[in-house]
Amino acid sequence: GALVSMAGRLMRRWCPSLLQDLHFPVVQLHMSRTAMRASEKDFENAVNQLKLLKKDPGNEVKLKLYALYKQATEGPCNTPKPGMLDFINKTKWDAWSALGSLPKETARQNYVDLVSSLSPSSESSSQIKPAAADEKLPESENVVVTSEGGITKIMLNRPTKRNAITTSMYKEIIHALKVASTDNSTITVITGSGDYYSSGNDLTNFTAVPPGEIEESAKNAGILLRDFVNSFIDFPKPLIAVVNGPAVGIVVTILGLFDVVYASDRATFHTPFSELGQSPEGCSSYTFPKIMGPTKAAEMLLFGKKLTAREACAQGLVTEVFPESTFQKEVWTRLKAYAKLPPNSLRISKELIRSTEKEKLHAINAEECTVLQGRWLSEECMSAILNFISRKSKL
Ligand SMILES: CCCCCC/C=C/C(=O)SCCNC(=O)CCNC(=O)[C@H](O)C(C)(C)COP(=O)(O)OP(=O)(O)OC[C@H]1O[C@@H](n2cnc3c(N)ncnc32)[C@H](O)[C@@H]1OP(=O)(O)O
Repeated sequence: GALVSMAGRLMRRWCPSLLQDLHFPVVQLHMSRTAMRASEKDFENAVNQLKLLKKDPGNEVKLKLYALYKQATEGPCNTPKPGMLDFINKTKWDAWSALGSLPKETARQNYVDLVSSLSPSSESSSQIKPAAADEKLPESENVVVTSEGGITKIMLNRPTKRNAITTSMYKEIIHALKVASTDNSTITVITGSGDYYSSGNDLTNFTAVPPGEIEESAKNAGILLRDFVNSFIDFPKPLIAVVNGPAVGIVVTILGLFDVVYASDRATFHTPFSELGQSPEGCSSYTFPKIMGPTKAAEMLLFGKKLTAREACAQGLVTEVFPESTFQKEVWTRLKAYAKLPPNSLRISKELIRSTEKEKLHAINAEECTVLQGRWLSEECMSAILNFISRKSKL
């Protein structure tokens, strides 16, 4: 078995032309109409979009697309395994079969995501599009990006609103990460300005929606959130959070996708989803139980238990806690040293550590966003947000 799989890998590496039948039109011919449901239009668009790609995405990606397509249209692989000498069909079968029982809808979503990541500038079915690295975004004061000494720093800079993240800030962060992934920096750091790291999602994101557009707006917010979290899942260089103060909601949940988290002893970590009538995001429904065990994760994600920096460190969410008085000096001295390490080695090591989880994280992210989309339309969520806006309650 190992020998055959090694042979398959070698074939993929050295004989790419043998995999030519993984090309797009074949995929499209097999499209089953009955399999199309909720996001069938997106999926169909993605299949068509693929045909317009100018650049061959390579066999690895085509194999992934093939597997996702089969899973999305036919469900889990239950066809007989091709013989060991039928390398091409066996490679395809292996890729499909590796998706296990991934739900059809998630496979469809992942397929759409993958296609859209291949052609950022082409037509997409989503209303809110992720910003491409070469797309010029307006200068922003709320997300300040600087790059120096091998470190790209993305600073949330809206201190009067406790660095709450607006819709345009999500897009700016996606854009900043995209640029940072290919700039000449070695590591990337996210931090906050002022006393707060961030108070999470700006709750007014949900309030300026014209009547009759609530569902559409929830759908768009779900797409934006998915793109936002995906940009953390896929970030290829070491990603470090410098948590300078209290952190709430989405900025806490995505910490499980960072490589290192340094916190001031003034920082706290709070995910008040139940109080807000919402549900976990940022892949925390998977990463938190994995990092801290299911019962500690439940206290945070279900009951909104706020952790001190030291508690978060004891539970593995935070790498190290520093006294507030020396926090900035100690952390940046350390980061400057890390940024001198060989960048390719860091990138390759990160890939080794993270790659086995990526597919799973994308699936979890898609699922969490779908669930949240439903929560945003719930009465529980709407009244919690109205309470915050009208200052009847403060968390
Ligand atoms: C595309 C959509 C994706 C959605 C992703 C899902 C994400 C989920 C989450 O992130 S859930 C978490 C949401 N965040 C909160 O619930 C925090 C709400 N804020 C607070 O509880 C408090 O403001 C505080 C504890 C963070 C700070 O308290 P305090 O120090 O007393 O300051 P103020 O409350 O007076 O706040 C100062 C100023 O900032 C405004 N503000 C603070 N946080 C938010 C926020 N999250 N959204 C909007 N605005 C916020 C607050 O209204 C004050 O404004 P004002 O001075 O009154 O104009």
